[in-house]
Amino acid sequence: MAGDLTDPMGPNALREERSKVEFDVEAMKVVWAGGVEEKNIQDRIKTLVANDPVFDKKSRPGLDHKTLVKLSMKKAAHAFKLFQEQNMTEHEATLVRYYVDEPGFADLHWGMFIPAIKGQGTEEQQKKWLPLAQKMSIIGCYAQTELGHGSNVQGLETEAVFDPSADEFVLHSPSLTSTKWWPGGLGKASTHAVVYARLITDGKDYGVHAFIAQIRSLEDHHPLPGVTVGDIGVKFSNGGYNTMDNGLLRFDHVRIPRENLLMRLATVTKEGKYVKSGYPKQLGYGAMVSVRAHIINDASDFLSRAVTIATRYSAVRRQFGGGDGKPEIQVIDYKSQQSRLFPILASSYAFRFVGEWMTTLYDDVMARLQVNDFTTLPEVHACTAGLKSICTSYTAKSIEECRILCGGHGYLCSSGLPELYGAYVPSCTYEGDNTILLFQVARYLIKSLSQVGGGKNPTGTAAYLGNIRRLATENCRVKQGAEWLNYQTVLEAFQARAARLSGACALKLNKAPDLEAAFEEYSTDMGEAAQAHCQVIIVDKFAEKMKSEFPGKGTKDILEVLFFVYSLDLITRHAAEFLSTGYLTSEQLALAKDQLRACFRKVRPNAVGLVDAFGHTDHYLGSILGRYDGDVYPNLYKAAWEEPLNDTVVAEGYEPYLRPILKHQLRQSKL
Ligand SMILES: CCCCCCCCCCCCCCCC(=O)SCCNC(=O)CCNC(=O)[C@H](O)C(C)(C)COP(=O)(O)OP(=O)(O)OC[C@H]1O[C@@H](n2cnc3c(N)ncnc32)[C@H](O)[C@@H]1OP(=O)(O)O
Ligand SMILES: Cc1cc2nc3c(=O)[nH]c(=O)nc-3n(C[C@H](O)[C@H](O)[C@H](O)COP(=O)(O)OP(=O)(O)OC[C@H]3O[C@@H](n4cnc5c(N)ncnc54)[C@H](O)[C@@H]3O)c2cc1C
Repeated sequence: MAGDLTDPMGPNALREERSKVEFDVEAMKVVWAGGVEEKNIQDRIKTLVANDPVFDKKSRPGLDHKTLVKLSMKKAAHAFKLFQEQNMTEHEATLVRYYVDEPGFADLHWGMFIPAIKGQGTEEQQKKWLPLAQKMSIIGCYAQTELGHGSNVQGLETEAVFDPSADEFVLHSPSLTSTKWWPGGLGKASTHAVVYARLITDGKDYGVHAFIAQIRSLEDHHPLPGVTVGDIGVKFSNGGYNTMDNGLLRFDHVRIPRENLLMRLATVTKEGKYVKSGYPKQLGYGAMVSVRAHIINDASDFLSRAVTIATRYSAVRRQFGGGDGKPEIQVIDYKSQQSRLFPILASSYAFRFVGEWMTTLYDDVMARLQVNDFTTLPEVHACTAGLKSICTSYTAKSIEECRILCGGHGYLCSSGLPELYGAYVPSCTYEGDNTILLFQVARYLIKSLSQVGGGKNPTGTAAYLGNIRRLATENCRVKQGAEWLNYQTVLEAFQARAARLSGACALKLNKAPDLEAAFEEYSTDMGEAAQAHCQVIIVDKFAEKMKSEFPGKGTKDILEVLFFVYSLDLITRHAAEFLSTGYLTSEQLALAKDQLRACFRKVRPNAVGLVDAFGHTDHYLGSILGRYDGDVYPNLYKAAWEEPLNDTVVAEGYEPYLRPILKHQLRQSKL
């Protein structure tokens, strides 16, 4: 009908999809949230945020960096007021920041500045700084990376030279490359920073240590004398990470009291004597471990948002087919669309469960550290580094894949996907470049294997390496497709591939005269072995999760299908490694692919239910394509007319630029 700007097709499509779902979506929401009580808290907070006009984010992609940072300060201040007025718990306050959904200085204040003080400050220092930080009487950031060095933390150049005559450290940036560069919240918001600098006393360099430095006045926010500080500029894409004031910082012989050295790991006496506390130096990396654990949890959240948008839109969108009064085919019914979409859906759940496990592992190591038990620290480091690496790499890639799955409309900012990608993609770099982090895992694997060589079995996530002799010699026994649908069969395949890849690396290193040179030479193989090991962890934790009780009808059955989608998809995507290590034959691989296709058929009627179970509000998704009601086209049309370019009928550039050319051409052609 001409002039009718409504379109019932989208809402009808999603209603129909929801009527086909075979499991209890409400029960799955509880599984996803991690329990009934947690779901209730999350529902309350996400509704609170969605209904608060200060947290509106619709216009964000069109705003410049300056405005975005100002608005993010407004949102942070408003959020802090809410925490206080409603007497929120720390968890509730974190959820508010989470659903506000915008990177900002407060993330670094709460997420790194405070944890760094907790992890590296003495009790006395914590008593002094934490109440100030928790009341936000000071705002802090984490100033580690410099213009010249990020990954190589030991290469940092900022100096902190102890002056015993004044009982002070003198902070100084000796070169251009020593400029602190990147710290979030540093550019415009922070009054204080945890600064990583080389501790020099009595003429000796003791390496990188953490100091608290005040950088801006608490009266008027101007930089303190000797401090040069500012923002480093616009990043990557509109919206995205531009709500954050990533900064630069230089010190010109700035004096701070001796007590501002965070002294849990080492102290300097008044006389300038350096004294180690006996704690392992790795504790100095504690804030990074904590944020990496957090990032692993976040991956499932970002992935689930992207796949919600792509799944709902794929059910609404129709292309080809139809005729004879029949509608065209929903793009979600194309097998190629399913083969790209459903593994992402399954990965969201897989990452959620490994994130849950990561939280327990992290809490356990924190409890141990309290009683000076450092035994599990290397494993926690390897797990946080490795899982951070593979979960963020996959999530970033998959957000982009979801955008492509949404065709042209995915490229519009109103799809929510470009902004989601812009905000997420730096997580592949920050908190450790993903390649560098895989090397840390590889080193851990090589150490674990050398333990096996010495007759000692590794524990925890590397325990399977204790069976390396069997895993390296016994090949897969699958003869019929259905045999793939077995947790143990799948897990063994992943363990065998990882053990064989790690074993091959260890052999090469054993033969090499120079270990470090060999590590560099075979670094690609090391990275592959590390990735394979991390996939063992995810598959293992998903399988373990499946042993638990699940509420509601059909939830366990569909999660089981997702387990096999996740794992069989990985096997087919990494087929070269499963084949080249000799564990699988090409016939067995073909059988795995058949089973994967069969699993896709089981996911299909449940796809919209599975994304509904994430429980994302329309505010949180910020996407017209992913709207809960499926009313996509009328809202895309409406949004186009909200575009500021359409505020005037004739473009502002017409008079100065277009009109003269058009008039000129007109005269030339004498029309
Ligand atoms: C929305 C609401 C919620 C908000 C919630 C807050 C979230 C918050 C948002 C954050 C938003 C982003 C904010 C980005 C913030 C940055 O990006 S901060 C900067 C992060 N920078 C990095 O990650 C640098 C990466 N580099 C490194 O981690 C290290 O330098 C490297 C690569 C591990 C090398 O370290 P190294 O000391 O030179 O050398 P290495 O010999 O390899 O290591 C020494 C020993 O320490 C161990 N080790 C190394 N690292 C560790 C570690 N981390 N732990 C334990 N042991 C370790 C090694 O295993 C080794 O052990 P041994 O073999 O000697 O037994
Ligand atoms: C948005 C954002 C926010 C950030 N926030 C903060 C913050 O709050 N505080 C802070 O201190 N820092 C922050 N950072 C800095 C961040 O932690 C570093 O950028 C990150 O650790 C990577 O280090 P780099 O930049 O030195 O990369 P580089 O190490 O220079 O990496 C460049 C390339 O070299 C490769 N490479 C480097 N070394 C090796 C090697 N040994 N072997 C093989 N390949 C290698 C890397 O894989 C990569 O491909 C932030 C960065 C970003 C992008």
